[in-house]
Amino acid sequence: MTVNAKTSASAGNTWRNLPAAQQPEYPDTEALRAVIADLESYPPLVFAGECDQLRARMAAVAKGEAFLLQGGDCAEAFDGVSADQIRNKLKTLLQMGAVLTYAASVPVVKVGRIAGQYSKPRSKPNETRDGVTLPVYRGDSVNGFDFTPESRIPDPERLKRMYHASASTLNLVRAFTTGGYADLRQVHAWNQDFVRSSPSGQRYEQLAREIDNALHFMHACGVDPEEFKTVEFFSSHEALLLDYESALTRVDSRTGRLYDVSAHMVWIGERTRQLDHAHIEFASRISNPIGIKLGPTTTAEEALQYIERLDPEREPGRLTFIVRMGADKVRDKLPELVEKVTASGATVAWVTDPMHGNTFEAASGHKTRRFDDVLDEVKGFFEVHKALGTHPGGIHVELTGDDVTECVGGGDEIFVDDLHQRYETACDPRLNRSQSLDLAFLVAEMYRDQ
Ligand SMILES: O=C[C@H](O)[C@H](O)COP(=O)(O)O
Ligand SMILES: C=C(OP(=O)(O)O)C(=O)O
Repeated sequence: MTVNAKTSASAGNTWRNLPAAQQPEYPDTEALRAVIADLESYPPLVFAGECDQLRARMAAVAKGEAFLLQGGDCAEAFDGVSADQIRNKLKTLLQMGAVLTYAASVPVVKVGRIAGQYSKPRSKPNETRDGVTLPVYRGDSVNGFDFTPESRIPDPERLKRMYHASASTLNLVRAFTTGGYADLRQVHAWNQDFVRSSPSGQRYEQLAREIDNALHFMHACGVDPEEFKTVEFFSSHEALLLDYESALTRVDSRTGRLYDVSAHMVWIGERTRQLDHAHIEFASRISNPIGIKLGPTTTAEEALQYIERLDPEREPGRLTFIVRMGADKVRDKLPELVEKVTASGATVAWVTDPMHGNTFEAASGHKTRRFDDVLDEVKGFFEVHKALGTHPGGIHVELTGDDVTECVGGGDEIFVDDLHQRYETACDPRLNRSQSLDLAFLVAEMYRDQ
């Protein structure tokens, strides 16, 4: 792919004429312009051809032939760019992928919320602590987490740090996924530090033994073991900061089309999905696979308009609806959307995000989620699709490979009183490794029963 920054600067910038929600207010716009110019000169983080490959995989999801596992941090942090943290996250996703592939017998498309998930939309512009009010933290790409006036000022230089942090992360992810670490024959090794201490680890170990036997059987039948050596893994994040995303939007020399080369897939969040606003306009210009978060207020008419705007050629794999309604609403609200979209003839991928509609504040003040609510939303999502004869295409979850205490419940139960022990998220509560594996086993069962 040849990079033509000049063309991209004009064609990927039509959003600038429209209102854009959740954008930082930079005090120094000259500095912002200089940063954008630098970013425009940087090399792509992913190739257009890889985005097309993911679109083909997502087409299989949309057609009911594969399942999407999309997961990772709520908010990546610059100081989280370490080999251990990246490996732990990847390991968790690989384990979940193995569980889903084997136990549900379905090809799993693996996409990380990783290598770019540095920006957060927020409910309120400010935060007050002990009578002091400051601008809210909007992710490491915008301002600092520390509660001081200096730290909370949006700094455009952080966009360059976001690029470099994404590049380092993606480099390591590519090394892990193609260099032997993700080899399916390592299925036990991913669990080594975990197996004795957790019920889900023990359950996983049993499944890993079965996978081992299956691999030996296939080997004996003549299947080349090298085929299991690498794993396909894609990156994704919310396309929130349009200055950053459009600076990384380039013309693909093969096709002349624009791609946002900051990630293979990007999604538009619940707070920025207004049809006549900048984010949808931006997404309509790029050719990556696109996700749209659909909250409980989404109407069927809106869903149809997203299809019209973002997938006018009705290309399976282009558009994924990531439904995040809440466990108490999904059974009421989702059927009409699925019915009308299906009746329109469009083939979109339907994916459940069982996290964002189920957040509450514990008495301790921690933002948390109950594992049972997460599970119930997934169940509701599967029930709706079963009743309508459509395909529950995947899950989108906030998780970490670390042993945090941010969501309550799970097989290795975290109680509300435990939340303070390892509450490390910079924004929303994530499933820890044990809860993530629990979820994968339960989703695999639901998929099999479907
Ligand atoms: O991750 C999603 C949003 O950024 C988050 O839910 C908003 O959180 P807030 O309500 O604390 O701003
Ligand atoms: C902000 C997010 O979700 P939503 O837009 O669905 O609230 C997110 O996934 O990080």
